[in-house]
Amino acid sequence: MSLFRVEGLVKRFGGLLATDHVSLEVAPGEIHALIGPNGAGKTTLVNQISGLLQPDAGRVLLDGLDLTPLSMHRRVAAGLSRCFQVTRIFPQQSVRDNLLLAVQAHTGSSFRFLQPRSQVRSLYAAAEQLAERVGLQHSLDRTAGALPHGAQRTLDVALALAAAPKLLLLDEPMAGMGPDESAQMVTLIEALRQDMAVLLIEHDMEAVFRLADRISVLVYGKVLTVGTPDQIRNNPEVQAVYLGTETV
Ligand SMILES: Nc1ncnc2c1ncn2[C@@H]1O[C@H](COP(=O)(O)OP(=O)(O)OP(=O)(O)O)[C@@H](O)[C@H]1O
Repeated sequence: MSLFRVEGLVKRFGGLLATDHVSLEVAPGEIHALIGPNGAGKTTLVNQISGLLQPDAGRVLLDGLDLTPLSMHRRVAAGLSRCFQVTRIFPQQSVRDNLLLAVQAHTGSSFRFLQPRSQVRSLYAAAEQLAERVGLQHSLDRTAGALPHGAQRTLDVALALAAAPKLLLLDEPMAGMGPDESAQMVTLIEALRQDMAVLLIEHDMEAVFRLADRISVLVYGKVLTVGTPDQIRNNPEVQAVYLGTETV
């Protein structure tokens, strides 16, 4: 039984078929990686999944619900959360305030004057729990924009977790990270699978092979093949696609 399904998605840019009848499935608790050479159509596909782009044909389903007609905001409420490569962090605010805003956005409450104290306390507790979950509990009072790059990416993941997603969409979470930061992010993603499925778009093949249960390979907008890390590593077609660009 799949938790998340993309069915026959098509996106054209003029004469270019950027998404060519793509179908894929993610099972509950699965870490599913999407890889492909530059220009394969990963970003275009992810944008249709998150709702930033409307497909020309096909459907996106989460837990039996057709997300295709829904706005990005409604998709998040339905259980699909996406990391935005740091762009949604408020850099001047503290880590705590960033988390509080995210928690508040998803509980529908607000910091109104005369708000019951118990409600404010529970928002703070939820923000602190999120920080602990991603290992930022000692950085709560730091200004978000002053954190090292890896910690900012981690904060971005925490902001996505505030929505309690069923499926977390991670778009190149290791981009720009050093080996230590990447290793920490791998550990964090690995721990998330207890609570959600993950669709991971990542160029760092070492991370992909360590994390993924299954990998879909996208080439020229089409799914070339789907398989376990071992199947993908040993697939001659995949090796040919990557020859001279990246090592699989
Ligand atoms: N808005 C657009 N208008 C026209 N063509 C586009 C648009 N967005 C993407 N494309 C084209 O669609 C194809 C797929 O691009 P996309 O960015 O989705 O690939 P990608 O796999 O994410 O690449 P990368 O790994 O380099 O980010 C490319 O040929 C790109 O030039």
